[in-house]
Amino acid sequence: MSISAVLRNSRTSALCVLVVLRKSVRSFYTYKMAEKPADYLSTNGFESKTPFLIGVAGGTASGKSTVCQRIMEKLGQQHKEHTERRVVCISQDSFYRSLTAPERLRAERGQFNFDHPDAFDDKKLLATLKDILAGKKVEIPEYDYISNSISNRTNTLYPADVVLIEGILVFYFPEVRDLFHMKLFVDTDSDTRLARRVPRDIMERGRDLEQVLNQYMNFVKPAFEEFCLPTKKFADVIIPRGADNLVAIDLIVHHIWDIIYKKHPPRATNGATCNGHHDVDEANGRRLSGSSEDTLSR
Ligand SMILES: Nc1ncnc2c1ncn2[C@@H]1O[C@H](COP(=O)(O)OP(=O)(O)O)[C@@H](O)[C@H]1O
Ligand SMILES: O=c1ccn([C@@H]2O[C@H](COP(=O)(O)O)[C@@H](O)[C@H]2O)c(=O)[nH]1
Repeated sequence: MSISAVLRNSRTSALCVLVVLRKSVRSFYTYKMAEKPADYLSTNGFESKTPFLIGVAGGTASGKSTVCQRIMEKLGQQHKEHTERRVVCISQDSFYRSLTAPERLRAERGQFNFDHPDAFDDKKLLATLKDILAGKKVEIPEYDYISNSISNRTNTLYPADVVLIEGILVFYFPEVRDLFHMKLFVDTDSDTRLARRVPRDIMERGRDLEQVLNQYMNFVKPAFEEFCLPTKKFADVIIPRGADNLVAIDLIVHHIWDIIYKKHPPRATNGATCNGHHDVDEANGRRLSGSSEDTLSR
């Protein structure tokens, strides 16, 4: 049975995702950390100043951004000041490369392939992710889908415990892929994705129906099959139905929260027991208010 089929059953899925999560962290200990000197490691298996980097891939309009938003909401991060956030999210779209003049003309006519790996500046993406992993503050450009180019505006990404990066091809480039401590693939069927992409591109990205359908048939669909779908095999966790899959999202949230908890162990004062989770989990209430062992060993 495929992992997707298993995930459809919510009871089994709880166990299944937990097993995969545990395996993913275990393999992270073994493969990534084996190469590093012992004093580089913290007790929980990754260097304490290094953020836990999570890649979120999937086809266009599969719900990658929505899944990331749900994770941020459940961790109570959405309304925090940017400087205060422990979990942050960026998009691979911020790393589209600048187009040449002839390419710009083709893009205006809907004849440029934004779904091909060559459309991205993978070197810049790699360098930025390395800076993030080194605990540096970085500037992330905003992408403008109307002008098909990086805008002048940037958002400052402050060092955080967990960094999510979502995009159609985040698992495509091997050097980028190898940086992720955890890889999620949002698996939503293509009819649903097209049905979501059409209104989104018309309402938010300044397109008309004909442009959206032509681009989809000429570039988006073939490139998904050739470049994005084959990267599903690299995922540690596959999330069928995207943001509708509350069980998978909850399990991922628990895992992330566990990572934060281990990086910032609770400080018990006056002999009192402290579960240490309140500041991270304003939004998720009781479910995340137990200790990490309580939530993950169940
Ligand atoms: N589970 C869902 N149910 C209904 N609409 C959704 C769902 N997930 C995403 N959408 C909508 O579909 C569109 C694409 O979702 P988004 O998360 O931006 O996808 P992606 O980041 O993969 O391109 C958005 O308009 C979003 O609001
Ligand atoms: O100028 C552009 C840049 C990108 N696109 C399309 O965007 C999607 C990727 O974004 P998702 O949020 O994952 O859908 C990709 O399929 C490109 O076709 C664009 O149309 N124009």
